[in-house]
Amino acid sequence: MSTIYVEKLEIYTILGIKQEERENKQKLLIDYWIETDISKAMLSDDIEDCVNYRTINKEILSTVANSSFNTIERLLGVLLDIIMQEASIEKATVKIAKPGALRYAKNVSITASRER
Ligand SMILES: Nc1nc2c(c(=O)[nH]1)N=C([C@H](O)[C@H](O)COP(=O)(O)OP(=O)(O)OP(=O)(O)O)CN2
Repeated sequence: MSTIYVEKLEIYTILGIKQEERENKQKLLIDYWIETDISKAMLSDDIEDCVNYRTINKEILSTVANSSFNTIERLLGVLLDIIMQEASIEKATVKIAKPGALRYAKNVSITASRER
């Protein structure tokens, strides 16, 4: 098994329970890890044999940008659903960070995984 890692995807959206967070978009930093068997792609050099991270990334970008959930947990569930739609993915992990959302903290994040 190999890992595709997309690091610190920066997206502005509505996410949170506070009045201010319902009214103003805030920056999220999203990391995700995709575990998949790349042995065929390592021989074929054919994108059709790969998990195309470009396709998944575009769906994540548009879903997050157009969402307005209350909790990080709900958004994690939606993003794991998107990634696990691809049958060749064995496991996915997503981390969502809200820098500056928690008073006196530099960052707050939650990480969740789903396995087939
Ligand atoms: N498990 C979760 N807990 C909280 C979430 C969440 O998504 N999952 N979200 C929030 C708020 O939306 C926000 O991120 C933090 O708000 P708050 O706790 O009010 O943070 P402050 O530091 O600004 O608190 P003050 O009391 O206003 O100082 C909360 N929890």
